[in-house]
Amino acid sequence: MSKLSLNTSLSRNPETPVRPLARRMLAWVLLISAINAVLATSVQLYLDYRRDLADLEEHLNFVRDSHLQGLAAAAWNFDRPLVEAQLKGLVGSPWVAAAELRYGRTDEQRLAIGESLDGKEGVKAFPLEYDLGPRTVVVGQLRVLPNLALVYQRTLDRGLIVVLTQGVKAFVFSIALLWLFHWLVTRRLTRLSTLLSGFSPGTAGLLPLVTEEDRRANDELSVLAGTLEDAQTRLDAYQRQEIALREALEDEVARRTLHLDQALLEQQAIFDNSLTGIAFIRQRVILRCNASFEQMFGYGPRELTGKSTRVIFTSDKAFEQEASFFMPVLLRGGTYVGDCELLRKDGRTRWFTLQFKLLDVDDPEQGAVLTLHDITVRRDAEQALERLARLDGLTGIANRRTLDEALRVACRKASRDRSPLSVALLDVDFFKPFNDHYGHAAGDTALCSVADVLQSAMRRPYDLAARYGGEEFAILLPACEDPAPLLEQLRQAVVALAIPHGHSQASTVVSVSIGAVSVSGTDRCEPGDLLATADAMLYRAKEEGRNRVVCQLMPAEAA
Ligand SMILES: Nc1nc2c(ncn2[C@@H]2O[C@H](COP(=O)(O)OP(=O)(O)OP(=O)(O)O)[C@@H](O)[C@H]2O)c(=O)[nH]1
Repeated sequence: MSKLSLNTSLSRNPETPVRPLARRMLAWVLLISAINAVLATSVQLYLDYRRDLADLEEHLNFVRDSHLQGLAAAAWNFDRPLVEAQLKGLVGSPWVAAAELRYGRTDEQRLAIGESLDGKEGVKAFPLEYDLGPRTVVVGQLRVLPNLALVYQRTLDRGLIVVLTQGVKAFVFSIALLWLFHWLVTRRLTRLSTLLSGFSPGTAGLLPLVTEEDRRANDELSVLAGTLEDAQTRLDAYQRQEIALREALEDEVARRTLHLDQALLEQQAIFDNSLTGIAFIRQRVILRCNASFEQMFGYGPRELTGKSTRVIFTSDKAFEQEASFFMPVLLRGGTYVGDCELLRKDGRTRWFTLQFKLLDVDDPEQGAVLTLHDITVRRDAEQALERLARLDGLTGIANRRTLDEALRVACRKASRDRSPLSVALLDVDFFKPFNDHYGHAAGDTALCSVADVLQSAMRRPYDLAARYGGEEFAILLPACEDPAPLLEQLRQAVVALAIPHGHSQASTVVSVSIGAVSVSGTDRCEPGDLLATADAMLYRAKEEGRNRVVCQLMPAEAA
């Protein structure tokens, strides 16, 4: 029974390590914090830088306002120490990197404090004007190099401080956020995931996915846990239902399989032990047959398997003829039943009733089942009975019933064709005295001998010698216009038997009297008329002394 598993391995590759949500969140928080810090710091530093520049400008203005008068006076008076003292005072300010006083046009006419100003950028120049009252005299020029390095250093220091503080702040904030995220989200998600990984619907109990904390929090994760718990309940119920159904189905399949196995066993037993020969045929080839089938034809086990059905037919013609009989019946969906003479392995033939039926009439390629019953014994018995019914029990030649049938047929043919037909009646002369004197058994023997003579004289297929009754015989000779010669031969043949008859007035041996009639060219040939006429001729033969033949050629109208 398969279990439905919620293991995450079903939905992802277990080889792939889990990327913690918190780490990704930390990366994003750090990125956003960094961008924020860079933007805020840049703005702040830029503002501070501008403010420092403004302070520098303001200080330089202050220098101009506060020192220019004193310097101009010191320069007018050529008070070098005072000028130097004042320039040193200027350079002592952190905002001024260097200062020089030019009092002439040449480079030598200057007094510099600090580094040289030549070629420097940002040098501020102030004219030194000395007020003489009525006029103002320019006594030189004050040149001041602002301390921009200080501005840059202060900006850099501030930047470093801001970066450090922002970084620490972002780090602490991220850690706190991470912990919070873990506590509020990741921890609960992990718990849900761990619980669900052990969920096995339909077999184990339901897992408590909603905790007391979820109920208190009542947040989205609580809703998720509740939803999962509902899904778990439905899935579990569905799985239990499916398991029950599957178990019922398996029971049913097992039960039916058992029945099927039993039925197959029974069918196999029937197949193996049936006295009926059974074979499965496809494309005229024996696919499988039972032992009876093989034995019926004298083959060993499985010797017929794979062979053409032709082997059990006496000839190609018989094979094709039988097929032409049963194929139309089979293709109509019917069962062909017929008697057929089939060939054994040893060359002898036997008679069978065969039944043939397609397994699936809509798909003849599936083949057919052939069942055979050996009817040879029954058929022989029937033929023996038939023979007995048609033959005389004592003499073995045709009996009166056979004679009557043959005479009817012969009369119909003679009437239809206007062909000749002769009928003769024979009577053993003085047979009562023979019986009385020699005994009934000797009489029987004599009758058999006479019958043999008559039978052996019948040469053509439709000639018939029959016992008419008692010691009387009849002979039917179709297509014979004048039977007299043959009948005379018969009479002589009986005499030639030389059966002693001491109480006959006709001869010293057993003899016969024969009356015959012959018709030709008539369309009204009646058995009764012929027999009556033959009997009349027989009577005449007796009247005339017996042991003779009296024959009448009967005109058509008289018959
Ligand atoms: N042994 C024997 N005798 C038979 C059989 N059927 C009839 N008979 C006898 O044949 C005799 C016929 O006698 P009848 O009818 O008087 O004729 P018949 O003695 O031959 O005299 P005719 O015919 O006038 O020459 C009877 O005695 C019958 O018993 C038979 O199957 N076996």
